[in-house]
Amino acid sequence: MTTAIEVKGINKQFVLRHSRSIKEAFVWLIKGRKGDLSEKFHALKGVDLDVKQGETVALLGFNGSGKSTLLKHISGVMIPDTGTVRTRGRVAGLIEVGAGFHHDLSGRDNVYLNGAILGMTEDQINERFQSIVDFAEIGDFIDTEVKFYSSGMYLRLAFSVAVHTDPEVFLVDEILAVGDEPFQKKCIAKIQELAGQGKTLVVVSHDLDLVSRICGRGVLLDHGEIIFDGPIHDAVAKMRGQ
Ligand SMILES: Nc1ncnc2c1ncn2[C@@H]1O[C@H](COP(=O)(O)OP(=O)(O)OP(=O)(O)O)[C@@H](O)[C@H]1O
Repeated sequence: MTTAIEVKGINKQFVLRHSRSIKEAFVWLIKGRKGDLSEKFHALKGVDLDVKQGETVALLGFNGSGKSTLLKHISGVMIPDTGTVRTRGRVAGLIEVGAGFHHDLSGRDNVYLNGAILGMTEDQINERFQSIVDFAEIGDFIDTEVKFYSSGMYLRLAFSVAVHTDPEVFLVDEILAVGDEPFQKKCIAKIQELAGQGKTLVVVSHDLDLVSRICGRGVLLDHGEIIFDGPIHDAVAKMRGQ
């Protein structure tokens, strides 16, 4: 089977504290600038992950375990300090609601902007425009500037554009949480449809029942390390401490 996502030994550290007192900086200077003045946090520690085409994977773990950071590396919005990430085919990600949207533009203009960013041509967007608006169900608001949208409306339009790009690899972070129940159901049905078409899916969620329904594989992260990788039901049982 073809590999869709290949993550090899990635490490990511974040700077937690930039500022230091003058005294600390002075001591650091007279000691010959030894060590690092800023405090670092190791968010991903040598993570390896291989996802085959058509696999549906849930990234699970407690708050701060590194799930979103890993997903951002797969989508390419973050670059690892060391290690490599490779993806095959068109990747569409719903990582942060409204990311890639320009606040002062209308929904319509943002469909074109976001669609282009995600790799669609103008003709493809023209062709799919009505379907994008219909799926989002935001009606006349399509010509309103998106800064006046509610977070649910942002999600509707962003999700709709992303699924209409016909991605090979679809990445979804917890964002479905801001949609109302009918729209969530519609998104889940769409995600299941994509999975049924053999698309690769990586989902970050705390909703264990939901991921059990849409994913086949569960990857459990703990303090930036993968501690379990296997069938979703085993991963969920582990999360629940069973
Ligand atoms: N840009 C950043 N700068 C500093 N620290 C960050 C940054 N992004 C993430 N972190 C830290 O990295 C750790 C992992 O964050 P991440 O968002 O990946 O966790 P998560 O598993 O998705 O958590 P949650 O379930 O709360 O969404 C957290 O401790 C977070 O504070």
